[in-house]
Amino acid sequence: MKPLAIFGGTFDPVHLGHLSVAWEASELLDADVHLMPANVPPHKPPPTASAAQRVAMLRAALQGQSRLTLDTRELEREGPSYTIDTLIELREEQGARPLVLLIGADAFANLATWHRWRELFDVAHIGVLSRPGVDATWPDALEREVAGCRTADVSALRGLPAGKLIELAVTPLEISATRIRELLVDGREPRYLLPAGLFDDAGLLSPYRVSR
Ligand SMILES: Nc1ncnc2c1ncn2[C@@H]1O[C@H](COP(=O)(O)OP(=O)(O)OP(=O)(O)O)[C@@H](O)[C@H]1O
Ligand SMILES: O=C(O)c1ccc[n+]([C@@H]2O[C@H](COP(=O)([O-])O)[C@@H](O)[C@H]2O)c1
Repeated sequence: MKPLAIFGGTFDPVHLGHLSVAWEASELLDADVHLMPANVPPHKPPPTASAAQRVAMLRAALQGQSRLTLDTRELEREGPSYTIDTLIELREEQGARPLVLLIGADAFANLATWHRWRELFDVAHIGVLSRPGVDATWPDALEREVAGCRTADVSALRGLPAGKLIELAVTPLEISATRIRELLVDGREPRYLLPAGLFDDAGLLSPYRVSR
């Protein structure tokens, strides 16, 4: 069965790194990919842009293609956007369909700090996306815990609803939302780090600019 992959993030703002790795994961897994903005990111300071502003940027970014879809379900929940709650809800909706949680290598290295993290494997597979500047080795304790789930075989994910861990080698793009926010505060226009649609409406990037 064609897997459904979920790519959660703060998306403050969504950038070409996010879109490129999500697109390649969709190709590698032959999966539909849903981009899912967190309402309240559990491990980050509050985002600069509001949830509504981040969603408006995602909508503009995703125009003109149908492989990547926006899923705003986490915005309907108050409190920290714990991934386990979202995946349990998705599992109820999707029956036995394979679910793959996509996580960048930097975020994955901290998986053992996530809320009820061991239970994530009961409801989904995890796909770890390579990211430049991030060590390919994981903390020992995490490595030991996930050793039994690892596979290099994409087809292993298609035959099971959950429980496997796969590393996805995607084209390295050293782009981060932090860097983009810094450039925008400096009055710069990071045109080729962001999707073109974000420049079509002058208001979309205004949360990051400072008036001088
Ligand atoms: N360039 C990239 N390559 C691979 N994965 C990425 C890249 N940018 C972000 N990700 C992954 O996308 C998910 C959402 O990331 P997030 O929205 O926090 O963006 P970010 O660029 O890491 O933000 P910030 O710089 O504010 O921390 C995370 O799993 C993160 O690891
Ligand atoms: O569930 C958790 O405890 C948890 C802890 C940290 C991050 N997450 C999720 O991981 C995704 C990426 O987070 P971030 O902070 O790198 O944007 C996003 O969907 C977050 O909700 C989830």
